[in-house]
Amino acid sequence: MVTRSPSQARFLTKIQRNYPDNVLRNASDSAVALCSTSANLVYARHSMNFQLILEEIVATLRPQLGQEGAVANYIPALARVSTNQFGIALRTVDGHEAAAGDAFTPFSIQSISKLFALSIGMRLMGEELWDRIGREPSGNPFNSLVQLENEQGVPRNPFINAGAIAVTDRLVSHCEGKIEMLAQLSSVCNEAVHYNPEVAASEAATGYRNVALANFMKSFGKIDNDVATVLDVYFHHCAIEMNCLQLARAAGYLCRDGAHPYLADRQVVTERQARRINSLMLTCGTYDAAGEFAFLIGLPCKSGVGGGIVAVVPDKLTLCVWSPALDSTGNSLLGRKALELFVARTGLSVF
Ligand SMILES: NC(=O)CC[C@H](N)C(=O)O
Repeated sequence: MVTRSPSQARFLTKIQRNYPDNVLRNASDSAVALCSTSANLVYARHSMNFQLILEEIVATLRPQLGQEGAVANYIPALARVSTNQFGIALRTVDGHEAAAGDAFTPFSIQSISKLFALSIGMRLMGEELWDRIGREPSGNPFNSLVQLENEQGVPRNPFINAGAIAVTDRLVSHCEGKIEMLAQLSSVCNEAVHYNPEVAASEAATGYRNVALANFMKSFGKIDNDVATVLDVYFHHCAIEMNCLQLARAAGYLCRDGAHPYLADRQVVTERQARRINSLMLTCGTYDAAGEFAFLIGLPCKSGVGGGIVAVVPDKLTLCVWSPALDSTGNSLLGRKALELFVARTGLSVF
C-alpha cells in the first residue's frame, strides 16, 4: 500500500483528471496533450518524444546564432559571453528529462533569480510580503525608475529590478539572504549551485541604476535595511550560475503545485502560492514584453539578461532555454523563438 501526503494525493488527483489513462506517468517519453475543438474538449494522445523535439529546435535555430541581438553589455562580465550558444532542457512532472545543444553550459541566471527570491519570500512571509510590492505588469523596462516616483516607492511587481530589490530587503530582514538562496536552489535542483564572484563584483561596480532604485525606495521608507547590504545580496542572487537542465529541475515545483521536485512530503511553496507565482510570471516575467510572450507563447516565463528563460507548463513540465543575445526588451531573442517553436510543436500552452 503506497502512502501519500495530502499534497501528493491532491497532485495525483489533478494529474489523473488531466490524464485519464495515466499515459504521462507510465510512458517514458510520451505525453498527452489536451486539445480542444470548437464543439467540446477532447483528450487526444500525442506520442511526444521530447528529446527529439528539443533536438529539432536546436537544429532549426542554430543557423540563426550570432545574427541578431546583443549581450547585456551594461554588466562588463556579461559583455564577454559568446553569442554563439544555445541550449534547451526540460523535466516532466514524473521526472523524465530531455536536453539538447548547450544545455549543460553554466550561465548567469540574472533575473531568473527573482523567481526564486520571490518563492523564498512568499514561503517565509506569506501575505505580508505584498505590503510593499505590487502585482501589476509595469509596461516599462526592467530597470526603469519612472513609476516609482508616482507610486511612492512601491514597485509594480517582484520581477522588475525595483521589485526584486524590495523582496531582497524583506529577505535580509528574515534570513541570511545569500545563504538561503543557495540552499534553496541547491535543494530544488538536487546539486550544489554557486555564485560567480566576478559577475557579482562586476554588477556592484556598474549597478548605478540599481543603486538609484534602492535609494529612491529607501527615501519613501520602503526599504528597511542598509541599501549597500540589500544590493550586495541582490547582486549575488543575479550572479548565480546554473545550466538549462539545472534550472528546468529547480523550477519543477512550479509545475507540481508547489511540491518539491525531488523530496516527497515537502512543499517548496503552497499550491496557492505556486499558482500565484505562475500568474505573475505570465503577466510580468518578461518585463515589457510580457504581453507579446503571452500572445506568442502562452506560458508563465521568467527571463534574465544572461539570456536564460524558464517556462512552466502547469501540471506537465518545466523548461529552460538559453541563448545570450537579447532583444531590445532584455529577453533572449532565440530563447523566445525556441519557446514559440516548442509550443507550436507540442501544443503545450496554458491556453
Ligand atoms: N533583467 C535582468 O536580468 C536584470 C538583472 C541585472 N542583474 C540587473 O540588476 O540589472
